[in-house]
Amino acid sequence: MDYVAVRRALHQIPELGFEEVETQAFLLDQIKQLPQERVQIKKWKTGLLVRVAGTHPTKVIGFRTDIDALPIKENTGYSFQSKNVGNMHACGHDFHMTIALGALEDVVLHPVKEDVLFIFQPAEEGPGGALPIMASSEFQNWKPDSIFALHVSPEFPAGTVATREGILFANTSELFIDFFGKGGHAASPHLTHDTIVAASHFVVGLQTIVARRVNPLHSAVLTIGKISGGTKQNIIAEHARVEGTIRTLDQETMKAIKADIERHVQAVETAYQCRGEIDYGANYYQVFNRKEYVDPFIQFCRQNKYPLELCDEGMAGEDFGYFLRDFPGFMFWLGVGKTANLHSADFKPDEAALAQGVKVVSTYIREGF
Ligand SMILES: CC(=O)N[C@@H](CCC[C@H](N)C(=O)O)C(=O)O
Repeated sequence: MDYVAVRRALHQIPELGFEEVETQAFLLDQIKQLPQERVQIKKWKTGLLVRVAGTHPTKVIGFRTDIDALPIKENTGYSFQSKNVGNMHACGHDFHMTIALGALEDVVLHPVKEDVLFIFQPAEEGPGGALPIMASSEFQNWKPDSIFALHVSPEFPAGTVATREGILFANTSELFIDFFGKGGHAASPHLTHDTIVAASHFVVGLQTIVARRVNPLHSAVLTIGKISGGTKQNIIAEHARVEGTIRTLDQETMKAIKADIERHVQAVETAYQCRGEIDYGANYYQVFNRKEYVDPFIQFCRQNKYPLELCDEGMAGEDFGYFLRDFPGFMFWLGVGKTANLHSADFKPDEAALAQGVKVVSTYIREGF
């Protein structure tokens, strides 16, 4: 398989969560080109479950990749940039899928002892595909005994594995707040209850939660990524919407922040005579690498002299945390060299990491479990 060509083809067809129709068709086409004797495929919504029979199986090893993209207008200047203008693989899921396909090809062409389940999971960026795919009968009938996954990172040199024992990705909660007030003429604010002003004060007030309410020793992030409201510059808006995300390294801090947000909404309702509605959207469970499962992988990387860094925890989220809550396994970062950050329009990961990713994943499937 030409990993670079596959990655570039996937890069051109980014699709949002649960809309990965072209992506699913592309993945199926790639998988169907392999010898099929050992391969079984099940579709689940826009995702896929692919089981490869082992030679003398005693268990099932799982490898999960996410397949969705982000609503970002690409600015990479690539000759192979997104054909779905407005969507982009800016979180590296084109890399993740290519590495999964490469490892799948490896275990099909060079059979391994155990059965291997490749999970091509939709909607990691939201609303979250992990929980529903785990609950599906397709997955339940093929449940793995252990599972692992990777995520690309521009923080590490291309091909470097970075991981740690303990928490790797944060607990996350989406945050959507709608303010409803009374619209009217821009010249008569006293006859209205302006939701733009209410939302603005709310966003500024929120900044005190992490700064003043959270124990400085308990990390947290509260980011507002989008504000919308109003219809025209000379009409006072009867509706404004604030959208963001909460990140913490423990569940207690998440609960405390939500309680504080609710107090801020109540305060704004009182002060600005608006009504606020909170929706916490998708919540992701932390990615936690238990020592007994990640340590053997760290040792394996050392023995094989794969570039390895023991990294810090981070505030990104990953719904793979749900798999690790319920199954033995671990997750790691795969360096893609210095480039713009994940979720940036000019994210350009180093394709040299693809072959190394395939090598690490397929060799660990073969020798590590
Ligand atoms: C690796 C990464 O960037 N993951 C996403 C996960 C999205 C979580 C959810 N939709 C939210 O925004 O809270 C991230 O933003 O960390």
